[in-house]
Amino acid sequence: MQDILDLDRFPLHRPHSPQWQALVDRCRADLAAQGMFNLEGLMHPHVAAAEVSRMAPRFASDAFLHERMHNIYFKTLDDLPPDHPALTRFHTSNRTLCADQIAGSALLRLYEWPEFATFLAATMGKPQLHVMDDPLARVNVMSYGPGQALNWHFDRSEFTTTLLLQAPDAGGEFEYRTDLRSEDNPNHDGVARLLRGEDPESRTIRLTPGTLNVFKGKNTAHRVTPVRGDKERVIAVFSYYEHPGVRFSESERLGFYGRAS
Ligand SMILES: O=C(O)CCC(=O)C(=O)O
Ligand SMILES: [Fe+2]
Repeated sequence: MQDILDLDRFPLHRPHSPQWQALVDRCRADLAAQGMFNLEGLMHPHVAAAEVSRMAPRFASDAFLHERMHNIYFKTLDDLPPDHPALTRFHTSNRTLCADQIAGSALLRLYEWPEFATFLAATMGKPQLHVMDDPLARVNVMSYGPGQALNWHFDRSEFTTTLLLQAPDAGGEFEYRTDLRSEDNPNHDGVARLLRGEDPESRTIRLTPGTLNVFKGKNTAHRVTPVRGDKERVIAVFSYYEHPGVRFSESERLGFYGRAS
C-alpha cells in the first residue's frame, strides 16, 4: 500500500499501534466536534492523478449520466404539504463509473485492503466494517464537469466515505450543515432556512486531491456546488456495511446506475 498511500503520515498498516490509535482518536474527536474528518493527501496526489487519466476514456464513453430533479429527501413526505419550502427541488447532474468499470484500479485495491476497513470502523466506533458483494455499488467514481453538481441531500447511510481524485479550478465545493436534523427532530423549518441560503452554520470546504473525507451524512445536509471551468471534479465513494455480503436489488441498481449488471 506504500505505493499508493502516505503511510508515514497515516499508519493504517499498523492497526492498534500507538501512532494508529492517536490518528483514530484525532478522527473521532473531529467527527464528534464537526461531524467530519479529513486525511489530507492519504492517497499520493500523483497516484490520484494517474487514476483519473486511466478512467478518462471510460468517463467519455460509457459512464452513467446521473441527472435528476429532487428534493433534499429524494421523496415526498407524508407529513409535509407538497409546497413546503423544505421540499424545494434542485437539479443534480454527474457522470458515474461503477466498480466493474474500474477493475485493477488503486481505488479498488484500497477498498479491499482489510486495514482500510479496520481503520474506518475504529473511527466510526463500529466493531467491524465489510465490503459489499455488489459488483456495481462497492466503489463509485463521480465526475462533475462545468455546471454539474450534486444538490442538497441527506444520505441513507450514517457515514459517507469519499476520496477526492481531482479538484476543479473553481466551484465543486463541498457545503454541509452538520446535525441539521436528528432521529427525534426532522427540523423542517431549519431545512427550509438552509435551502434559502440563510443558515449561518453552513460550512464550505475545498477538498484537495488524495484527501479522504468521512462525514455523518444521514443528518448532515450536504451538496456539491456547480463546477466552473473545464477541469472536472472527480471523487470516489466507498461503500462499507456493518454486515458482510450486502447487495443492492436489481431495481436499486437500475435506479442508481441505469443498469442491473
Ligand atoms: O462528492 C462529495 O464530496 C460528496 C458525495 C456525496 O455526498 C454522496 O455520495 O452521497
Ligand atoms: Fe451524500
